[in-house]
Amino acid sequence: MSSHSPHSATATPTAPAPYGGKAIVLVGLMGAGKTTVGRRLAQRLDLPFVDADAEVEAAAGLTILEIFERHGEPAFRDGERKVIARLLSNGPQVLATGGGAFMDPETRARVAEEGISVWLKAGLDVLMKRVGKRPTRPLLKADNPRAIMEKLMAERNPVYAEADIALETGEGPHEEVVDRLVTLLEPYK
Ligand SMILES: Nc1ncnc2c1ncn2[C@@H]1O[C@H](COP(=O)(O)OP(=O)(O)O)[C@@H](O)[C@H]1O
Ligand SMILES: O=C(O)C1=C[C@@H](OP(=O)(O)O)[C@@H](O)[C@H](O)C1
Ligand SMILES: [Mg+2]
Repeated sequence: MSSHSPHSATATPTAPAPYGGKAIVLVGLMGAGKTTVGRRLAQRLDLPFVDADAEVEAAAGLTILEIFERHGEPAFRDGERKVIARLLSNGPQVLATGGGAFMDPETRARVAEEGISVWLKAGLDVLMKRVGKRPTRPLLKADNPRAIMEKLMAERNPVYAEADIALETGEGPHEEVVDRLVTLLEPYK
């Protein structure tokens, strides 16, 4: 008598889904590197990459700036919440959120359930230098963007701190952040 179960000859062995089938979800302030580090991390891990802002733009047929100007921030937040809920159901992937997304309690609960959250951190000077490169962020279209960023840091950092993993980024290159992140993600594999 065979020691195998009757189905063992025909069953196709399936590799376990990476990261327990969860999405790796990048959170943190504008300029933290969620979009650009996220894309590189996905390449490294051979996972799909998706950026929530880009998905919101595609769904609306408008840029983030246009959505804020024409429909206001609350409408953007509604769209963002729906888009992220949809994306999270897609399983293993790297998902870069927009900086405000994790402030939404529903989104935080979904990310806790379906994702591994990573807070990309950086100091005020570094963030300001990075966001200065492109004028695409409506919240910083103001007389004193530095003061706004400082206020957002005070409001949001305690919430970002709920993420599973926190990683400080500085003047170093993207790939250095990716290297460290791959190591920090090892236990979740
Ligand atoms: N670790 C890093 N090293 C160098 N430049 C970075 C790093 N992280 C982000 N940047 C740069 O900062 C800018 C903002 O990055 P981005 O990924 O769009 O941030 P986020 O999506 O978090 O707002 C981009 O020009 C990006 O190339
Ligand atoms: O912090 C925020 O509230 C926002 C961050 C932006 O994304 P990035 O964090 O990728 O810049 C974008 O979603 C929107 O401008 C609002
Ligand atoms: Mg981004």
